Amino acid sequence: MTDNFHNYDTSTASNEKIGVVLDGKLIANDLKSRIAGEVNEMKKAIGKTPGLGIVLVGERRDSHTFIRTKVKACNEVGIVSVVAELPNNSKEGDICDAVSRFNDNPSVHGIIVQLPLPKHLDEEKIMNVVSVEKDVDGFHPLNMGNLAIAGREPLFIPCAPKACLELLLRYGMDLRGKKAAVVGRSKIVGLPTSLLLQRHQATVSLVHAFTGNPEKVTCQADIVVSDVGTPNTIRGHWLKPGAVDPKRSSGYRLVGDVCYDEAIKKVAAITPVPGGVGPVTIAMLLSNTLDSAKRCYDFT
Ligand SMILES: Nc1nc(=O)c2c([nH]1)NC[C@@H]1CN(c3ccc(C(=O)N[C@@H](CCC(=O)O)C(=O)O)cc3)C=[N+]21
Repeated sequence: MTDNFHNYDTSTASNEKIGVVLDGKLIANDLKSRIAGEVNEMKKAIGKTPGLGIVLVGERRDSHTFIRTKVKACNEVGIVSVVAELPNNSKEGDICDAVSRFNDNPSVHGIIVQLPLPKHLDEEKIMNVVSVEKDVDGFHPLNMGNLAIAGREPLFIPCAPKACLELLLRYGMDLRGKKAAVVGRSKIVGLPTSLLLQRHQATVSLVHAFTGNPEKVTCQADIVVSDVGTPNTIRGHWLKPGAVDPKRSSGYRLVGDVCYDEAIKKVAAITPVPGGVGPVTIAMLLSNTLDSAKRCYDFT
């Protein structure tokens, strides 16, 4: 594989360097047109349409916005989406019942439970109810466990980590032996990203709230993935000159974790917020849903 970053010239004065901006929007559009084509072929060949079931609990504005974006993306590629909306004060049993109905519904091939859930609910218990075969978020402990273990294949890999990997690979990054620092260990991004990168032969450090001097780890890394959720945490001096930084948004604000203005002068490549990892993450959800439907009907 070619490595576009090899041409990066570290001899120039650091404040004159401008990194490549990894265009997530472009890659997402490319993925979506491929998915739309495959969805169409499936319809023509076997008369089946991939379906996504979404469980949305409560009134959080950000969750409602994300779900609207996901539903819209489904429509764009011809995937059917069904949203089960439950009130904030729902009992654990109510959520589990909604998930079970999707489990039992043969026209639903993928299920996501939008996170975070209201505090009184046990997230892990609910994740456990999602059928492993329909777990397009990849958060089920079996899928997560298989991601961690070499030689095992998870049925689904979480969407944001897949998006980070896709961005790195599309831009010609060879991960073998590269040093990667993942900042944050959430179930949605940090933890599975660290697992996925080590599967691709990177040397991974997982930095978190109890890590002393995290910048000492990140400034040695060739790749930094940030999942901290606090804007501008990753400052310029946290980064090694010429590193790649597929950072992701804070999730709830449209501001990157990485201090963009400082970082772009230093890194070989960076993802913007918005328009970086976010749109590719959504495309990966569609891709996982299509894969699930293909597996369900043994359609290749
Ligand atoms: N079960 C579950 N699965 C998730 O995948 C999940 C979740 N819960 N809870 C919340 C986080 C957050 N997340 C994002 C996905 C896309 C963008 C995204 O596309 N952002 C756009 C901007 C969006 C806008 O303009 O509103 C961008 O970065 O360009 C952001 C955030 C998925 N999450």
